[in-house]
Amino acid sequence: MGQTHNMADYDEVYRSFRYRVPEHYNFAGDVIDKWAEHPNRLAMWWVDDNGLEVKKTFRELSIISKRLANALTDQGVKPGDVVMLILQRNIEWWEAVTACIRMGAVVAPGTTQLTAKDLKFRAQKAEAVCIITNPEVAERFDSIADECPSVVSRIVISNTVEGWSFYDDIVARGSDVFLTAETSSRDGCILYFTSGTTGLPKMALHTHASYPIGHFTTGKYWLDLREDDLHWNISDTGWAKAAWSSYFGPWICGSALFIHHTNRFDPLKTLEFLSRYPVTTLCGAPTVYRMFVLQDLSRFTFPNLRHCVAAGEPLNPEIIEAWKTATGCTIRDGYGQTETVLLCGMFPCIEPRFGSMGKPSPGIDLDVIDGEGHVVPPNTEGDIAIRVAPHRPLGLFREYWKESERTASAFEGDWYLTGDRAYKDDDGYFWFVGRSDDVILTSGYRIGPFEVESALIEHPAVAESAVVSSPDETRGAVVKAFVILAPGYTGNDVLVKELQDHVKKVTAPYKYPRKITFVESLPKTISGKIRRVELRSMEWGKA
Ligand SMILES: Nc1ncnc2c1ncn2[C@@H]1O[C@H](COP(=O)(O)OP(=O)(O)OP(=O)(O)O)[C@@H](O)[C@H]1O
Repeated sequence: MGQTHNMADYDEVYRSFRYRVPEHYNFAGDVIDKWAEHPNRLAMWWVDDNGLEVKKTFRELSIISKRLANALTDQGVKPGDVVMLILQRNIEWWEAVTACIRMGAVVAPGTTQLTAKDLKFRAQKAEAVCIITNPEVAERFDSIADECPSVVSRIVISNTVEGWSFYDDIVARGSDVFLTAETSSRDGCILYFTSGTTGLPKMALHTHASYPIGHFTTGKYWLDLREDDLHWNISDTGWAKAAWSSYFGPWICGSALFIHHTNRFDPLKTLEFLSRYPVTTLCGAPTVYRMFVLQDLSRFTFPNLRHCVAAGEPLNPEIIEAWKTATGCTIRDGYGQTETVLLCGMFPCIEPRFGSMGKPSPGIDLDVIDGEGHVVPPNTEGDIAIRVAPHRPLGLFREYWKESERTASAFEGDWYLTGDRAYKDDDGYFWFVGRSDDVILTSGYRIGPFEVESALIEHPAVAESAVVSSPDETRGAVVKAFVILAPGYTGNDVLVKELQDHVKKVTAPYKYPRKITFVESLPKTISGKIRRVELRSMEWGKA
């Protein structure tokens, strides 16, 4: 109540917003070092499962990143070289990203869950020159190192490993005097592999401007951050969401990060930390909130929490409702891709509509179009696209690196195509329907899986579900739901019928799942997204 937001009037900001992009920009020099002018400004508050707590200021981060930039240079890393950064939420991750940016190397983060085969795929594809990782991944990497001759520098944190440089040693030896590279706003800065929800991961390359400046809107308007905030983003450092919400977004605004370093996500422990530490803003995947609301939330209070957001997957209205009842906070959805900054969001000043992704981000001309590139009328489903002519928006990636054909195929006429389907309502709110490939065609109808999944999860027996098409002799295809049951429920024919009736009641009856299978788990990407493609292939006998 009485909260003033960074964006007071959506229409006014959207209309007047313009980015100013300088010829040269370097986030380490232009942002981190500016905050570092204040000796005690907090950059991160880090805790681990063993009770260890570390607080780091921007000044400390600035100094260490200079030492590491010198050390990397000594190791033979040059501006433009790719540095694979495969860590958990270790403090070194933030230090290394800053060091790479400072020296003009291209940092390529990845999750520690990558297998030896994944590591080889990435090192080869990116022609990485250096890898910074932990001892477990170092061992995995050693098993394929011979096949990755481009990697000349190997650096390990936490413990020494034979044949690897030890991070602490090289940082201690590095000088803290380093001239920050004068990087062009068009140069490559950060390289992310996409989640691989639909196929093999793609390498999306961002410049020193597209993410580092483009995430201004993500941090200031959607995360609504200020200098006195303590922001917690519960996401693995290997995915673009970390750059959005654990690096550029918050640090543009001068907020401090809260970081919980842990081997596995435990909803109860996370809720306990959220209650114990003065976290003001929270960002998590919808899956995280889905797990939260299955806990007994009445056990906790969150005295400092003022703003919650989710992104990465569709956010079911049911979850927003349950979280709001428990905490008073409305989860504000945000939509975007590895390839982009926030494209649209339920910005805090907008009246929320549960189940909608909100309105386009300032600086992004986002719309819903038909197959010919024409904007479709409100309440008509189409492709979500970004207008790129006459102006290409800043927050869009430069390219799929080394894949010019693939890059070209993402653009059509004046548009960049996201590959997602949605409709806009009469007031310009976007409503997600599904990924283009996930939309189900049955008896002449088009059905988005998200709406059916959201209807299912409103039933108390359903913890999570995934909806895909399944072959049917008469109809060609029908809707099929894979359902994980909430504790205490047993799957049987009676429940199947009950769930079908429930969906018929809460959504248009033709959308109800004619087939339902109860499962213990759903196939997911390592980042936790449901891989409907796998279920669909299984159904259609292509697995
Ligand atoms: N708020 C949201 N609501 C619905 N879907 C979302 C939302 N945010 C992101 N998404 C989905 O996630 C996609 C972006 O995810 P990401 O860039 O991690 O790669 P991916 O598409 O999952 O993987 P790949 O491109 O490798 O198949 C979007 O295109 C959209 O389908």
